[in-house]
Amino acid sequence: MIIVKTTAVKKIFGEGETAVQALRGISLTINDGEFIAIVGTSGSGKSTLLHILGGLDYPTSGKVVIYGKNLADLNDEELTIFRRRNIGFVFQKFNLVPMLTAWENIIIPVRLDSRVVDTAYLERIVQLLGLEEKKHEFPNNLSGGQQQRVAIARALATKPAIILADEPTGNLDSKTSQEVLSLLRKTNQEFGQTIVMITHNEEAAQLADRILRLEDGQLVSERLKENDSK
Ligand SMILES: Nc1ncnc2c1ncn2[C@@H]1O[C@H](COP(=O)(O)OP(=O)(O)OP(=O)(O)O)[C@@H](O)[C@H]1O
Repeated sequence: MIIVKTTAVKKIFGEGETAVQALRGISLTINDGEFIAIVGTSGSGKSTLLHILGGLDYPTSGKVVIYGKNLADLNDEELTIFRRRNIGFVFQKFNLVPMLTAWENIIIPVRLDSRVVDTAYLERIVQLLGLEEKKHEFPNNLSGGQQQRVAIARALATKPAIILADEPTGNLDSKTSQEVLSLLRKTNQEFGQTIVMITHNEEAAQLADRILRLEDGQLVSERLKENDSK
């Protein structure tokens, strides 16, 4: 099932002579449960595309449809609710709240949505991400990799259909990066979330089902991972 469809998405920042064409007509589809890596040189438009897919920014023209909903049809409030329900974000900077414990950070989005905390599900995530021993620690007492795992758990907390990750391993050493990536892959396999991840790391991209390459705001190749049977 197609979960995300973009049609001729363009994004221009600024106006006149200083205008930057960050995206020059991106049309793509993403299927339910896919793990997608977005690669490309610095400035090629990766973050802009991810932000537009997540409804954090609007395209200048073109269409983004998620779960059959055209994001342009939603007002700000509807978009905020749509995002909170359907999309989990993971950033390079973990963005944890320092005054809250790991567990409290993880349940923030559930509380914001006034939902009942599904403790069994969250415990499973915590276990899968190897955070049981760290639940009651404050972010400052956690390593970078542990903090990123808490951020991933938080992104998964509302059971969003889609996880958007912008360089999730950008601040981690290579061993920790591998661990975090394989945990992301595991959560994708266990919970079936669709994952769209920006990475500079070709090895990381190889974990994905499909690699999208951006060049100067355009999608230049879309190849399936070698030996992929899907
Ligand atoms: N808010 C903004 N205002 C003006 N220009 C912007 C803005 N955001 C991005 N750009 C420009 O749009 C282009 C694409 O930027 P984007 O951040 O999407 O690239 P990227 O591929 O994610 O790069 P990186 O790998 O360095 O993060 C760049 O030329 C950038 O300078």
